[in-house]
Amino acid sequence: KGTTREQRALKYLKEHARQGDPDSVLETFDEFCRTQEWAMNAAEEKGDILDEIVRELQPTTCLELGTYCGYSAVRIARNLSPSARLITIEVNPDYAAVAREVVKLAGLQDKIEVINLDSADVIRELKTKYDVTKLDLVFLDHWKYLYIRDIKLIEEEKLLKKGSVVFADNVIIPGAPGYLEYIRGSKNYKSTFYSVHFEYMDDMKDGVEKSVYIGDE
Ligand SMILES: Nc1ncnc2c1ncn2CCCCCNC(=O)c1cc(-c2ccc(F)cc2)cc(O)c1O
Ligand SMILES: [Mg+2]
Repeated sequence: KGTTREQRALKYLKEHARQGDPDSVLETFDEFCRTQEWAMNAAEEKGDILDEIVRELQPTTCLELGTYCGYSAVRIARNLSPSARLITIEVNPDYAAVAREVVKLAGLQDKIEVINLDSADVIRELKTKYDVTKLDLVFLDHWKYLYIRDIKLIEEEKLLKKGSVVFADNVIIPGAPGYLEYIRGSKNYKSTFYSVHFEYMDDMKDGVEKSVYIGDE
């Protein structure tokens, strides 16, 4: 019975990272991806931009779509203020299970809630079931063809306010053409494209898109 890549990554983190130290968990995960096995973490240049956004915005309520192993959830939460929190949604039960362990290893279980459901089902219940009024930061990193469905749902639910930031990974590889066309064509957002290296690959380029909501509340 073989293990999955995600289980091997978790094992490596448990053996090499310092319990309760988010920075150590991220550094160790990066080391694993550079030396053992590649994994689809929003790391390196992508992570640096994410850090910058969180430090500048100081968001209170964050939503991440596509947790995977929890790398970006830890990256976001380590820079959050004491009362701030991150809700991260992962439809894949195996990924969600690993992510919960990674979040615990980082000591961030009080700031991060990992939900193992489909993003659309959770977005519709954020106000009623998850006690959310507005989202200050949204990070899109799940299936690329779903970015446009979910940003439209988030707008429909009136979850954004002036200044809310929507940050999207992989707009070049694998690509999210429909999303880019939508968000760049919308008068409710001011978007900026950043050309970055693909995670852990020095000879591949990807792109991330930062969009600030300027529309009506
Ligand atoms: N409706 C929902 N709600 C929540 N989670 C949900 C969902 N629906 C699905 N998921 C679960 C996420 C599935 C993974 C999404 N990420 C990706 O697919 C992804 C892939 C690459 C990649 C690129 C080139 C390659 F050659 C190989 C891999 C890089 C990345 O940075 C990525 O983020
Ligand atoms: Mg990604």
